[in-house]
Amino acid sequence: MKFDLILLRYGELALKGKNKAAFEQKLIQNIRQQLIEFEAVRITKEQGRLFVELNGQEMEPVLEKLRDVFGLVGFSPALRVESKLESLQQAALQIVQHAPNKRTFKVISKRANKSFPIGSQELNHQIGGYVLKNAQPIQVDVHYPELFVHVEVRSKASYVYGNDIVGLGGLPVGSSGKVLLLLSGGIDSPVAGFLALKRGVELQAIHFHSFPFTSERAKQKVIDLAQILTRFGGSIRLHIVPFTEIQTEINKHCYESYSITIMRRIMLRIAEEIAKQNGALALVTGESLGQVASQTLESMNTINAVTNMPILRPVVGMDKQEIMSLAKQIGTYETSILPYEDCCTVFLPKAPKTKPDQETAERQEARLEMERLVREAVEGTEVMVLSAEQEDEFSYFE
Ligand SMILES: Nc1ncnc2c1ncn2[C@@H]1O[C@H](COP(=O)(O)OP(=O)(O)OP(=O)(O)O)[C@@H](O)[C@H]1O
Repeated sequence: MKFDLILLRYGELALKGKNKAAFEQKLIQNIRQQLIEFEAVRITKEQGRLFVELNGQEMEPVLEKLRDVFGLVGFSPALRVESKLESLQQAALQIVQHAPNKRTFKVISKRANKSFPIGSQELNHQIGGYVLKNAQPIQVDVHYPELFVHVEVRSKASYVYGNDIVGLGGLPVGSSGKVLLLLSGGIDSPVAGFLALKRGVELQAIHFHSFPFTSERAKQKVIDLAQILTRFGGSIRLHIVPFTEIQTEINKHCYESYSITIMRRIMLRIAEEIAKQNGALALVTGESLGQVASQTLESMNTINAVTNMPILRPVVGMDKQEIMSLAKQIGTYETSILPYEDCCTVFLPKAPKTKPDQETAERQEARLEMERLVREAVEGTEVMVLSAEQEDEFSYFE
């Protein structure tokens, strides 16, 4: 059996008016982008329903791509048939035969076209009866069926489909504005980026790199992580900030116990500047509460004090196990655990202050040429644009 189309389902319930139109438009645009390699495939809209028309294209690779689209709650391979009882019966039988491991089923008919002569209850019986007679041993279970056979009778044509494949949910990327993700080479920040994308933001990323204290491989690891995230986000601008001088200066002039606090404060100043230059309205980090010294509430207060920009921390409510398991699902884990050091680990103080206060941080920072250091780091930032359909060698520097 060859399916004709894939019926798409999105969380339209919470959306109204103008929002709904913009949401749909963005979703269609993102799906088109995701399916760009399949030349025959078309996306169509009919009576408020979105479909992927396969036009002869093999379905499995298309389904694989749809699994990575935010905004899709679910999708179902479907058959489009004439609105005639025999055609509906045959299509339902095909759906059942295509799901060989299912032991029970239930037909759910909907009659959007009220001029169709058979009511939905009667249609359920007639189609269910036909399937029972013609399919391999399978039974009806109206309460907990393993397979739902949906039949939608519409005026132009009817649609018959089985169980939903669960999608990523969330909002279409690009429907909620732009943010800048502070991307380290660790496990948490790529997951934070994924969760930010889930809320519909367009993602840019920034990484602080301290060559030669941190290696080129550490930088490549971050590029690879950003590249993995493009699977869900289309294209990602990655800003790589030269951070060596700043770290050296902090080491030379500031209390060792405050070095992480001050380093983070400077990262935020630079990130805010780059965010503003790029039209991003919030920063995103992989911070969570209480994991490490820099993530106590006191520490967050002292670090945050340098910016008014909202900082989103999508993994704050998750514990490490949950973050790791999501990292595995989205494919960043294996890259994150590669052993190349991050600038934070290289300069890790023996006893970082767990409750740093703002006054001390400011006094320490007064020993640095803050304005120059920030300006030069911003000016020296390297930008890469990574996109989903390109492999690494095609990404380019600006
Ligand atoms: N070199 C860096 N470049 C960009 N952002 C960074 C860098 N180092 C840390 N960050 C940001 O600061 C956050 C907290 O870093 P930290 O090392 O304390 O925590 P973490 O829980 O180990 O996070 P991760 O696993 O993402 O590294 C990171 O999640 C990331 O958002």
